[in-house]
Amino acid sequence: MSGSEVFADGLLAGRVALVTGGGTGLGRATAAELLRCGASVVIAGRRADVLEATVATLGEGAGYVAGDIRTEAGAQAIVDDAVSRHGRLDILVNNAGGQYFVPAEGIELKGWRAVWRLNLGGTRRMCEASLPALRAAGGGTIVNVTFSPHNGLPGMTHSGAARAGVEGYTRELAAELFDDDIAVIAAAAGHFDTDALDKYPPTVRAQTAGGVPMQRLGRPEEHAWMVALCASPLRMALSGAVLTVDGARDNFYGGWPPAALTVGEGEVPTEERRPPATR
Ligand SMILES: CCCCCCCCC/C=C/C(=O)SCCNC(=O)CCNC(=O)[C@H](O)C(C)(C)COP(=O)(O)OP(=O)(O)OC[C@H]1O[C@@H](n2cnc3c(N)ncnc32)[C@H](O)[C@@H]1OP(=O)(O)O
Ligand SMILES: NC(=O)C1=CN([C@@H]2O[C@H](COP(=O)(O)OP(=O)(O)OC[C@H]3O[C@@H](n4cnc5c(N)ncnc54)[C@H](OP(=O)(O)O)[C@@H]3O)[C@@H](O)[C@H]2O)C=CC1
Repeated sequence: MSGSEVFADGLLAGRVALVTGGGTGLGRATAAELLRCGASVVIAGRRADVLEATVATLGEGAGYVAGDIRTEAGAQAIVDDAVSRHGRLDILVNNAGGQYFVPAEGIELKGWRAVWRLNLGGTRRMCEASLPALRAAGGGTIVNVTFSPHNGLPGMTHSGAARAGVEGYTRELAAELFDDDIAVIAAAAGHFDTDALDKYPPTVRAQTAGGVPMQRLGRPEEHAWMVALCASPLRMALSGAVLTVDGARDNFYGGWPPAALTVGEGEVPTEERRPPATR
């Protein structure tokens, strides 16, 4: 595998990373970037065939373990596999997650719980299962992937609430782990171009790029660079932070100029200056 476009060769040499949901989309891109930075990487997910196919494309240094992060035993088995394979664990990327699209009042209690169990519960279980190994390695990094719920995501109330929970969990855990030299950072993704978006209703999918001020979807490698940065020597200074990579989506909803602010042929008016005497 060739080197990183962003980071120095060998940035993560000798480190071992575990990426949940590493068989697809953002997790796959993250695994590839961590490998480029010199780490050994174990990817995890429920479908062995998907993981196996991804490992074949990732090449040397990559391995997989099939398992389910929603149970304590599942999370523990995933961590144990990574540690027994490489003898240590330095980086945990809690990337597995997701939800389904339905307006708030249509969310059944069972579905609400399923989304929480995966996103907040799975993240917590993986953190708890990994902490002994991270401590044994003398410190490390946990990156909790969320989506940015700061301005709400229509149709995803269950997940917005669960991801806000992940942010709170991240901040508190970070404070408790400073003395162990373990950084805990939330990576809040905006809208990224992965196959997972295909499952959303076509009308929802069609406007996702238009809802980003940057006016395009994020590229998986852009997200992966942020995760690699979180594992870099900057990690402790970032611990407890929520890093948002979203093409400015958190700032307002739409491209420039905002349609409601334009006059004439699309110009954005400017405010009258005060007369010099009152300035
Ligand atoms: C601005 C906007 C731009 C939006 C467009 C841009 C979005 C970008 C932001 C975010 C993007 C991403 O996260 S993309 C990543 C997406 N990836 C994923 O979602 C993959 C992981 N997701 C999942 O595994 C599932 O969605 C999830 C429900 C969370 C977990 O599955 P489980 O197997 O635990 O649960 P299931 O058994 O399937 O379902 C449990 C219950 O959940 C409910 N349920 C499940 N699917 C349902 C559905 N489609 N419709 C209704 N209800 C459903 C039912 O009550 C189910 O019970 P029964 O009725 O008894 O069956
Ligand atoms: N794409 C986007 O725009 C955004 C994505 N995100 C988040 O980023 C992460 C990756 O998203 P993306 O790559 O797009 O989507 P994917 O649906 O491709 O990724 C989800 C991954 O999680 C794995 N997974 C799901 N449930 C479990 C489980 N119970 N145990 C173990 N693994 C599981 C899936 O594999 P398997 O089914 O085999 O278990 C899959 O590889 C998710 O948390 C997503 O919500 C956040 C913001 C935006």
